[in-house]
Amino acid sequence: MYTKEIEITLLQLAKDLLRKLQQKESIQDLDGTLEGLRRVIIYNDWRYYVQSDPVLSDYEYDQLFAWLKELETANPDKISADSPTQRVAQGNGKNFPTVQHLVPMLSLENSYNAEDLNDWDRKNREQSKLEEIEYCIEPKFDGASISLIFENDILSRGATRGDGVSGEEITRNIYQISSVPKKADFSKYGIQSIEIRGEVLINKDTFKKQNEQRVAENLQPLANPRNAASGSLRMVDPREVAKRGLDAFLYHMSYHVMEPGKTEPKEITTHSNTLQLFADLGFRSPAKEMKVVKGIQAVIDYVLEFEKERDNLPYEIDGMVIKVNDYELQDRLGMTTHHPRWAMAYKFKARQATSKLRKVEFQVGRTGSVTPVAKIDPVPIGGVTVGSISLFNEDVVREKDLKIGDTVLVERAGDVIPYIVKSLADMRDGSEEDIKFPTHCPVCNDPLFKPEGESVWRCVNLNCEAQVVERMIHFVSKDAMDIRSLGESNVKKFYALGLMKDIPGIYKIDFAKLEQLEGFGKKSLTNLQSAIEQSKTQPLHRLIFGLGVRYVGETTAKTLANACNHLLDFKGWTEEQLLALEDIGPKVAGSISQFFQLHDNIQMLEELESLGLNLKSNKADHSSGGSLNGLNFLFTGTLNKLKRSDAEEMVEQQGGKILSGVSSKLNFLIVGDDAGSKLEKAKKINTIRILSEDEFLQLIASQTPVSES
Ligand SMILES: NC(=O)c1ccc[n+]([C@@H]2O[C@H](COP(=O)([O-])OP(=O)(O)OC[C@H]3O[C@@H](n4cnc5c(N)ncnc54)[C@H](O)[C@@H]3O)[C@@H](O)[C@H]2O)c1
Ligand SMILES: [Zn+2]
Repeated sequence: MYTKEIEITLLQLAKDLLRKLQQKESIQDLDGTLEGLRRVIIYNDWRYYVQSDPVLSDYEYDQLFAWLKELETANPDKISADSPTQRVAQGNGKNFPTVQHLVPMLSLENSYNAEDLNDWDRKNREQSKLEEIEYCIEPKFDGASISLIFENDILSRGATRGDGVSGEEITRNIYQISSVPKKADFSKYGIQSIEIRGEVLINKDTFKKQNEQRVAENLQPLANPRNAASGSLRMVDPREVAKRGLDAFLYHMSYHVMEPGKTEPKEITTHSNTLQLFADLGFRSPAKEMKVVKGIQAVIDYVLEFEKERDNLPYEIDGMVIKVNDYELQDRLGMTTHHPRWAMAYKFKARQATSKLRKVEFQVGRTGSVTPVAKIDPVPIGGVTVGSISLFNEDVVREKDLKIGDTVLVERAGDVIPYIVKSLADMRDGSEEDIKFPTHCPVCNDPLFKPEGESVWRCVNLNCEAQVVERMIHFVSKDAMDIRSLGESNVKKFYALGLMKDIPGIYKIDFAKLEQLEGFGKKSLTNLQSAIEQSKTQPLHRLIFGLGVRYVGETTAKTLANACNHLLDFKGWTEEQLLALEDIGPKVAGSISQFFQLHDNIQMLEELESLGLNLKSNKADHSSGGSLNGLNFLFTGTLNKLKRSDAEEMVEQQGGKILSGVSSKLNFLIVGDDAGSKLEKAKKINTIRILSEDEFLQLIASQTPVSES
């Protein structure tokens, strides 16, 4: 579609336009500017919607789009029908057949503050001649939109938004989303066929896990769950799609046909009723999150209140959508070719900022990887101050063309670690300097190596102080052995003083010597001692994770802990045996097998055991009684007594597994308050046992073996 040369020209053009906008340059050539803006926006739409790999930040894109709109409003005679302001962006790729939407799938108009919302409400009231309007407010899910057609209760077609008029037919990929029912009882309401719309997304924790894996390999993480979701949805191989853990919220009915002789039920007279209907039929819809209010002030209050909850939600949202609740009124208000007039997006504050790159430091990690870390002038983004940002590896620095002294665009989306989107090269004044990569380890001065095909430089000296210290810090960290009183600074301090020289050293600290140190009271020493003592009984998977074997994250650590009776069993395992375990590929298997072949590592493990640490699998501990081995669990709704993560850990400690959705593989569904579609779905599968929180606690407490019922 675009050649490399054209792409480069268009990027250059985008940057020129942004510079002109920033410097408020007066426009010499209006036609040229309009034409440039349109070409740039159309190109970036393609990068964003078709490639799922934007090159501009949303913030920059939005600035260009707003500029085009402003120029067109001032010069209405210059509006062309193919302008991006007049239609939905082209979003069809080549991998799927194109299908027509029954009703156009539009974009939304954006608002950013109370004033915008008041304006919109005023227009609505003027047009409808009503004094007060009923609105339904719901989250604006940050994913990729889909359209689903159900005929005679059966999901017959799934499609992407595409260019709004036609989209890509991705039915087989939709089948991979476990929260989308393939059959739903619309006929119970007299509905023969229906088109419904929603958003496919990736939950934050799934996204985080996928990114952790990337970071563990020193790859730059994916920018946000949205790009991940839209990319995953449009993969050619449905089996790959199934692995991405996609989820979907359905939030709109666009079209329906009643069965002959049937009249419309009240469920489809207002938007909020429809959302409830979706939930009742087993879809995930924002029925719980939505709020129906009268008048715009209540809308403003709710969006501001909801924004505070943004980070507590399991999925990403980038704002709220406000819809006129009554369908008849929606019809009267109508739509433009770009968006419906009866809906409005309220966008939350951008989580981006610009800052200056002051210097780059090189940190040596526990596996010897040398990571460049950017030090920027601290800026507040989304409630935290960001001053230090990992640049992952040399390739990232090269690709982003970073220089010391550059102005950089920084993003921090939700829980995602902050990252540098790009340098604003146009703002250079010639004083910027290249970033120089060290040839020797900044800590032990050994020469650095970079294996063929990798982008990470490494110090391969196993006794490199930086690595030894980082391994200990990782070992005591929260998700590993969780020795809280022995944080990063104490590890560094004790190591420097020669009180602790390696991981077994943690369990051999001479407390008499510690007592003579300044700054350690009796109480804090007792606490430290008992925290160290307690860590000895941590479950095996935490110890395995704590060892910091390359590529072994928390999930793999659990797999390994469940696969052995004793950690040293792995001494005798071949790579083939490891490969047979779930989710362990050749790279991971190679790394594990290498770890257990090193004499020093075996000696360390033996020493840890003799110091009293638990190297036995909890699976083995529970083999007689109370074991949940082979049983699958899922939690839904809000638990009152337990934190969800603690409850899940209780299951896993007894050998049970947590599934991500309801299927016939599920044995127990534990139901908290406000349980939704999962419960409905589980009720239809009679092999699933449904338990309350109390019943679950009894099950965990009971010592008798549980069998599959
Ligand atoms: N960085 C780039 O190069 C680039 C390029 C193109 C677009 N963008 C970004 O995308 C935005 C425009 O994208 P868009 O046209 O998809 O609009 P949008 O994302 O601003 O809003 C419209 C979309 O919101 C979604 N949505 C989520 N929850 C919804 C709900 N409850 N009800 C109704 N709709 C809901 C729907 O998918 C709908 O299509 C721009 O503002 C920009 O930030 C960025
Ligand atoms: Zn070193």
